[in-house]
Amino acid sequence: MSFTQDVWQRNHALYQATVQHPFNQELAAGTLSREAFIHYVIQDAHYLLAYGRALAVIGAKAYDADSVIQFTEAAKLAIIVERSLHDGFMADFGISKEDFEAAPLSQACHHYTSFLQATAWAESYPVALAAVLPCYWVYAQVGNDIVDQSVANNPYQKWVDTYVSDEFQDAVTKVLATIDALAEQADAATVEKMHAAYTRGAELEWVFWDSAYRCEQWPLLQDALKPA
Ligand SMILES: Cc1ncc(CN)c(N)n1
Repeated sequence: MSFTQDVWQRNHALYQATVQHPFNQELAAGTLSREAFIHYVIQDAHYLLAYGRALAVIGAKAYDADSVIQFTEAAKLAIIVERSLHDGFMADFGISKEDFEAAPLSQACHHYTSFLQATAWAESYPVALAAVLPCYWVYAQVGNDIVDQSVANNPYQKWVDTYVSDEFQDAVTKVLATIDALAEQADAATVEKMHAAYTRGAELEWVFWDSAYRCEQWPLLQDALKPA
């Protein structure tokens, strides 16, 4: 069994919980609250910069010239393509540059981006790639699984279209092939680390959507410090 077949099976329940999360179901139905979507778009714009940086580090660690190109290009595209999606949503949903700049990373976004960057810098190329695989694959699958549910005049249609696009789906297919080839050459301990990195990344995808759905805010430290 290939690494990607195995990792998908091991994380099947987590994927089901992700695609069934009310954020994704309501996004498909067009009923997701504006507030939750705005929270998501702002946090995702923060996320993309860190994700792009992680991909650039993975590109630097890649073993051959084609893979260096694959991941450094991906770093560039993650920022350019998805940022333009966010810029469109920011304009459509009335999010100003100031709103974005004033919004700190949520706890979920901070946790996820710190995990990606720490793994990209500290771990081997195969393990770092496994950590970013959910960023590709979970989005591609969620897009595929909800596209048929998407209602007419869905305010979130552009989001769905981006992740079911041939461009995004092809990039995912290439990453799956790259990681399977790496896993075939890796020793057992590395493959288990790849599994652990994938699962943590996939869990953090769920956490990220859940945090946006709840419009998560940092607890106010000054409140916590107030005498009872
Ligand atoms: C949190 C998150 N994960 C993945 C993707 C898709 N690259 C994204 N835009 N945002």
